Amino acid sequence: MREVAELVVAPSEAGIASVLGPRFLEDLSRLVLRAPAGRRVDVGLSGGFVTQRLLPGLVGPSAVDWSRVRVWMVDERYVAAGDPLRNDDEAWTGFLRHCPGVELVRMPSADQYGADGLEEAAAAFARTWERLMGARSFDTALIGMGPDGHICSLFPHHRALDSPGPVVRVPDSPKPPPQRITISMAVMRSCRSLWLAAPGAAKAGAIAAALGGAPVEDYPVGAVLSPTARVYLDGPAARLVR
Ligand SMILES: O=C(O)[C@H](O)[C@@H](O)[C@H](O)[C@H](O)COP(=O)(O)O
Repeated sequence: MREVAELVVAPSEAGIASVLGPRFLEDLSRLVLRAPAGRRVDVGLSGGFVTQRLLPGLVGPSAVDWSRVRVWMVDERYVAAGDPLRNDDEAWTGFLRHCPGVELVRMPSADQYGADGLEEAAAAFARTWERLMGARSFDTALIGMGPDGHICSLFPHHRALDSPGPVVRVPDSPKPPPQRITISMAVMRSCRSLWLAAPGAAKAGAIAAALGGAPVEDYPVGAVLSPTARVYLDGPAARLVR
């Protein structure tokens, strides 16, 4: 078994959002209060359920001083800026634009480096990461998980899983679109705290296997299931967890 800080089974997908959402914001406001003066708190966000259905429900007043928060996407689809497939636009439009003073660090886009420019784009983003983060990881991350157990764009049995650097290019993602840039597992393993939201029956097998200790190569999410992780499932997703 992998030990996590918290395993919550909400009655429904909406229940995950309404329980996890306020707890995440409360924790974030505490992190901001404790952060050294002059430093923003670094938050990693994924696409999918988190940006599409969880964050939009949190729009409104909160205790978080967003002017002291810097947000990164943990992975990005390598398409043009403004393409409806971009994770960053979804996060911005659905939530972040309502957070006064927040900073969003966007990953490069295909209109900047060209459709064949993924390698160069990832290298440029690695320099941005080096400048702003150095050897640090996220203070906190709020991410989803795919039905195959992938997190970020770190897919089962993909060579990107073992990348030692903080930023990895993925030219052949099994989930479309194929070209992506992702934060590495090395960084995700060292997040100071991590919130995982995984609703739906399609995720039951992967989360049960990963919690049960299955190899990270088979279910990448297992790499972040540690005592710093909080896991939120709904009934269908939790049905195989023992
Ligand atoms: O760019 C992406 O495709 C997403 O960032 C991806 O990594 C997502 O977070 C997971 O696939 C979970 O997605 P769901 O929460 O929608 O299942």
